Order: sequence, then structure tokens, then C-alpha cells
Amino acid sequence: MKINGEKNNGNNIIQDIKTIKTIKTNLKNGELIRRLLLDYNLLNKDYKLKKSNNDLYLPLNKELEEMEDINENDLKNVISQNKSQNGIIEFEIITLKESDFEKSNGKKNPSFKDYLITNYDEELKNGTIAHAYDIIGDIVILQISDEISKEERLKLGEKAKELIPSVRAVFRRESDVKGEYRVRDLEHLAGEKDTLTLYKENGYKLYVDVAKVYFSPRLSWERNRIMQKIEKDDIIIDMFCGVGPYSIACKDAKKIYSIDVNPEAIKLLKENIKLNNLENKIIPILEDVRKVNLKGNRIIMNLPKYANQFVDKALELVEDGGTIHYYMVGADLNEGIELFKSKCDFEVLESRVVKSYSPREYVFVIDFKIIKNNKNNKE
Ligand SMILES: C[S@@+](CC[C@H](N)C(=O)[O-])C[C@H]1O[C@@H](n2cnc3c(N)ncnc32)[C@H](O)[C@@H]1O
Repeated sequence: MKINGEKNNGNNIIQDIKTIKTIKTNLKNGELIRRLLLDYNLLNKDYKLKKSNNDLYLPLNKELEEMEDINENDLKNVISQNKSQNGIIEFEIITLKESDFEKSNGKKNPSFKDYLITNYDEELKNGTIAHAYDIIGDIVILQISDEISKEERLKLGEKAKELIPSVRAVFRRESDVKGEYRVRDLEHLAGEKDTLTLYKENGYKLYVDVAKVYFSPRLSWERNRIMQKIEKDDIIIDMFCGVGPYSIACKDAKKIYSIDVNPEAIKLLKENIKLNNLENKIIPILEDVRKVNLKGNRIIMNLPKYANQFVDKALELVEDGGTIHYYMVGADLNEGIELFKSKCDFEVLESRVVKSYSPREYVFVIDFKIIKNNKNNKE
């Protein structure tokens, strides 16, 4: 990152000072924050941590600025919510000069992103190759357009395998998520062809088969937000559970009903329930949610593209006074609010952009507290 291009007192020398976003905390909380940053792949391993008196400085990845789904506030929330044994974690996010840090290893390999920037500048600019990629367990999924030749795609796959740490297999997105199961086609580029992996986030683990089920690591921040809202008496209905990331994030609730129509997702959900010792809490249901008859006080509707078709069903499932976490795709979240206005009385507890979806559309989440469910009262 280059900022501060300054003219030097008439000498006309342009000075580029490389800076690094950094977390400053005390030594006592340093280890906890270091582990959190590693979990989210946000610790910049090119530099050594810096100690000064009682303070520790942890350099952040430049990804923090590049990724549209993580912002500084999200990071602050996640850290604040992980209370240390002694209570509140004190920290601040500051900007330091690169020269304030010692390089961790002078002979270090370039990162995959550095490799892309050096060799594919044009493609990054015209969007045929993206900076961003997903890491799910030990599988990497790149975003490379069909316009890039197969030979070049395979070469990029091999480079990603070489330069991204702990990678077993590299694929590329061959289509958008599609169909009822919301699964995308993948092209294998390098490493093993096995698509099953073990993924960790927010203190739980998940088996994910990237070729058979929907899964997005970019929602881990959002799941953390939901996790913090769970009360011990909550009855959760996860209407579109997939392999269960939201259901498992709700593990402090009393009971969680997890529904999906994809048999592969429910098969993995059952494994994930065992993996996280939640057999007595989560009830997996392989079914079209339209056919399910249940009641809960917290409903999770993570099917953003078609959420508007399932609002009546969600209102049938929710108790009066309960909450619906409504994920939707659109240009403006008022589209969702207007839809609910025609069906029930509610209060909006919280709303936010979760991630961008297309050049003009976003995935939003709106937390609706359902005060009076007019539709059910009429029936
Ligand atoms: C966007 S994915 C979300 C999965 C999961 N919540 C997650 O975050 O990984 C939506 C899920 O809804 C499921 N689905 C689609 N239509 C459904 C229906 N009518 N009833 C139940 N599940 C459905 C799909 O199979 C898919 O797994």
C-alpha cells in the first residue's frame, strides 16, 4: 500500500511511505489476539511482532483493505467479543510505517497476491483474474475467467499451490452458485482432486465438500455476529442450513432445528454435529422447509437469492416476539422492509451489508423482531 506521496519542500522528491494497519494491545492479551488473527488469516507473517514496554504490535494483512466482506468494525467486534479471562480486551487499530517492523525472513517467497500483481497486472485491472480467493480448509478456490486460457489457468493453479501455505488442492469457480442446492461448478487446477475438507471458524469445525454443498467462508464474520446474540432458551430454526455453519454457531441455544433439501448437506451436517459434540442440541431435517411444521423464536433465513419466496413460511415458523434473520439480495434493503410491512408488524433490530453480490447489488441482513404476525392471526 502506498500512501502519503508528498512533495518534499520544493525539492520535488516524491516520497512513498509504506504503512501497515496494526493492532496495538498489551502483552497480556497479545496471544489471544494473535490466535484470532491467525484463525481469520489476517496476521501479516512477513513481519515480526513488535514489543515495546508493555505493548505488543501485531501487523495486519493488506487483505483487510482489499476484502469487501471484512472491515475494521467487524474486526473490532470480533476481538471485543472474545473476552479474556480478565474481562475486557483493550486494543486499538493504528497505522505504523513498514520500517517500524522487522521483516520475519529476508528470503521469504512472494505471496500469491504479490505474484499476481507482478505477472498479471492487466488481467487484474480488466477483471479476468481476481485478487480475492477463498480458502476453505486446505482447499483454495480462485476466481479466473474462462477468457484466460486453460494452460494459463493450470499454471496459476500450480503457483497458488506453491505460494499459499498448507494447500492440498486448487480449484477455480467455473460458474456462479446455482440451482436449488446453491452449488457452483468447479474446475480442478492443481493438487488433489478430493473436494472434502475440514474448515475452522469461530471456535468450531466443519466438514465441507466444496463440490456438493454451498459454503462461504466469507460469512464467518456474520455468523460470529449471530453467535453473540444467542440466548440459552432460544429455539432456533435454521431454514436453509447447508452443512450447518449457522446452526453450529448457535450452539448456546436450547434447541436447533436444521433443515435442508440437499441430502449431501444433511449428511455432512450429521458429521458436523458429532464433530462438535452437539448431538443433544441440533436436529437435522432433510426436507423442503415448506413442508416443515415447527415453532421457534429465532429463525435464520440464509437463502438470499430467493428469500422473498419464503417470508410467509418464516412467519408461520416464528413465535410472536421472535426474531427473523433475513438475508436478501438487492440494491436497497428497503425492498426487504417493504415486503415485511405487507405481512406483519415488526421492529428492525439491526441491518447491515454482508457482502457485495454483483456490481450494483449486495447481500443484506435485516434482523426483524416480529411483534404481531398478522398473517397467522387471520388464519
Ligand atoms: C445459500 S445456502 C446456505 C447454506 C448455509 N446456511 C450456509 O451458510 O452455508 C442455501 C441452502 O438452502 C437449501 N435449500 C434451498 N431450497 C430449500 C428448501 N426449499 N428447503 C430447504 N432447504 C433449501 C440449499 O440446498 C442450500 O444448502
